[in-house]
Amino acid sequence: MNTVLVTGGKGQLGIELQRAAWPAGWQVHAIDIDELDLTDTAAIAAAVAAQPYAAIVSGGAYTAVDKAESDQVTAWAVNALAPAALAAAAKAADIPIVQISTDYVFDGATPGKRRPGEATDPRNAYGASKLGGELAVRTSGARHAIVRTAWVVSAHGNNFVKTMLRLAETRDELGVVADQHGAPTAAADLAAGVVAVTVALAAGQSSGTWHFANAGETDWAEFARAIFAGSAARGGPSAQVNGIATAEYPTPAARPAWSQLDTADFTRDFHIAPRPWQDALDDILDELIGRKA
Ligand SMILES: NC(=O)C1=CN([C@@H]2O[C@H](COP(=O)(O)OP(=O)(O)OC[C@H]3O[C@@H](n4cnc5c(N)ncnc54)[C@H](OP(=O)(O)O)[C@@H]3O)[C@@H](O)[C@H]2O)C=CC1
Ligand SMILES: Cc1cn([C@H]2C[C@H](O)[C@@H](COP(=O)(O)OP(=O)(O)O[C@H]3O[C@@H](C)C(=O)[C@@H](O)[C@H]3O)O2)c(=O)[nH]c1=O
Ligand SMILES: [Mg+2]
Repeated sequence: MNTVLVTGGKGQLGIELQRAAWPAGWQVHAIDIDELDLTDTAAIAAAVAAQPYAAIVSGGAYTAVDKAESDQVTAWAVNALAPAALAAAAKAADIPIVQISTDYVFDGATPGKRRPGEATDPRNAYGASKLGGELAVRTSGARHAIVRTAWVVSAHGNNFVKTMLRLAETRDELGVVADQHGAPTAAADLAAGVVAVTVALAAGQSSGTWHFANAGETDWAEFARAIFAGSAARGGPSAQVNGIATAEYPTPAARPAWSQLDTADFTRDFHIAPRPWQDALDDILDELIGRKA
């Protein structure tokens, strides 16, 4: 049996990796902070050495983007040092590692889809710490894949879909930024992609960096309107969305204006063409609220 060690097991991706269809002969051992604190690098080495894993998926992360601005040391510990320790342990065990990263490694200052090889220049502490993790994995000597994704949503954990539905329970109108552009990504779709990457790496796929996001593009305000249209059609909560400028929604962390990721290399190498984000959103709303009447 090929067992994959997954960190961030209670997070959005970790949950979907446990529900995902792995090929016969593959299983997931998902762990979270209760079993392994990623700020404890010695414990990471011991955890990887504890049993003969076939691969590691490094999905655990400090994902509170605004909080990271005032807690940079913890963000770097979880997002950079932990991947460094996981990659060193992967190298020692001669197994591949899949590091999950983010659109926030780019400055996103200009429109257009970012390709994996483009220059990075994070605008916030979360993005900087995630880039630190990428660099550590890339230079570790372990066979690796860095998979950058964006705007991850699901029926579980903390994400924009759940935040919007929660706010609509008590508010009739919401101001949502209309000048940050990207594509939402269902954690389930990302998980299917990560399965393909992990199996390919184990079969000899060479190291590299790829982008995975659902197809299409939107902005947060338009995404919120789609969430509420889908929710209302299912008898769930909705609110009116007023598109606002980023300057009208001040946050501790700066965020990129243009976050679209170019997934062409992913499709070429792993033979998965991401579906439109609207279809992925439908599945999430079906799970959260129920099917349309
Ligand atoms: N969510 C998004 O929009 C995006 C995410 N990504 C990346 O994708 C990956 C998966 O993200 P997602 O599933 O959404 O993230 P989540 O925040 O849902 O899950 C991350 C998990 O890591 C855990 N974790 C945090 N700190 C530690 C620690 N010290 N020790 C052990 N575990 C810890 C979290 O626990 P707890 O909840 O208790 O903190 C959580 O269960 C991450 O690498 C993230 O950076 C990339 C782009 C977009
Ligand atoms: C709740 C709310 C948010 N917003 C804005 C803030 C922000 O610019 C945008 C999205 O809010 P979020 O809190 O989901 O944003 P954020 O946590 O920055 O989302 C990011 O998370 C990390 C982990 C990633 O890697 C990124 O890909 C991205 O998904 O919407 C509003 O304009 N109005 C609101 O009422
Ligand atoms: Mg968030």
